[in-house]
Amino acid sequence: MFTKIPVATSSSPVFDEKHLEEPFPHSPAHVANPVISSAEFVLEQTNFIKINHDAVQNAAEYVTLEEGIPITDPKFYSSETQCPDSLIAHVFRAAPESAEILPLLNERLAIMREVGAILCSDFGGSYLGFLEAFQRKYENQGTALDLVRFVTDSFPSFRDERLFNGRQVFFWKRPQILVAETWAAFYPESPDTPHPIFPGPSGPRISGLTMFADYRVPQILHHLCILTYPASLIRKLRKGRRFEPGSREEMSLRAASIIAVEHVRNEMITIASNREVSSVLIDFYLWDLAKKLEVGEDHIDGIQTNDIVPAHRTRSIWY
Ligand SMILES: Nc1nc2c(c(CN[C@H]3C=C[C@H](O)[C@@H]3O)cn2[C@@H]2O[C@H](COP(=O)(O)O)[C@@H](O)[C@H]2O)c(=O)[nH]1
Repeated sequence: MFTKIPVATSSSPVFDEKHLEEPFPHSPAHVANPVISSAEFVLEQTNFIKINHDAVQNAAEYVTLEEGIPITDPKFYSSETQCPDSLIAHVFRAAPESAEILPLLNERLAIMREVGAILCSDFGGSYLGFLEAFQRKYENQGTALDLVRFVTDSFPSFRDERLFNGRQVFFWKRPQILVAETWAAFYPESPDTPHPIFPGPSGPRISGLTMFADYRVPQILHHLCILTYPASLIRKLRKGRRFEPGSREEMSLRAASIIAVEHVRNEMITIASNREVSSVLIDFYLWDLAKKLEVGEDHIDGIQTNDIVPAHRTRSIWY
């Protein structure tokens, strides 16, 4: 609740000696500042602009979350006493305009606890500590793919892999996008400067990664006629049918996206006379393009396209 800031008057308890000895919720410096009482007086006298106390409370909560709750600190979010489930649920509560609460909250809680605990026990409590451990392990010679393996070896919740028709298959969407975003975030300004995370002689070798198989890139690959969907799939997508993680449709959509982007990459290498082309950059490009098409900021000219069908709907922790 919004609490009125106490105004210093001769009858105010603020300057009472006995109150001065007690902890007081408001800073006496504010109370002593005549600007506050002047502003209150002017506000009351003018009776013109109003203060919305509900919005004050919302803004205060927002600032508290932004500044007061260290929700990105593994030491904090791994601790159920310092950071109970209810606090995490509060941080990730639905926005007022949202019709839906955050899905998979329990799964997300379990992942935050596990990742946080591993970062704290094995890597000094931070992602930086994890990157330093990677550099020590590989004596600064590690590549992007080595870092992806280090992620999946260290964190069970990143093991986006399953048995399919008797064979272990790997998609590694989150481990690969984590490494690709790290690579992009620390990309050196000058081509002569080694990449700080992958400073070895072979560099990051980012082209060793695939695209990140989730839902938006298959949608645009189909729009670009690179993927052909059976009519039954198009019907299900249009109806908004859910696909279970690991279902035939979902596995096929993810696998087709990975291989299609590899084909585009190989074609680009041929056209660009063997210059290095990475599936990561093709993914980034397609993902941004899909977002722009969605809001009408871009359109595709000069090549054949399919009508855009909705992206597939799969509830999972792997995207
Ligand atoms: N395949 C693929 N999936 C991507 C991205 C990105 C953003 N990448 C940035 C980096 C360089 C580019 O220029 C992009 O600006 C997000 N996502 C996924 O979408 C989901 C929603 O995410 P958001 O809206 O952020 O909350 C989430 O599962 C997230 O992992 C991408 O590039 N490729």
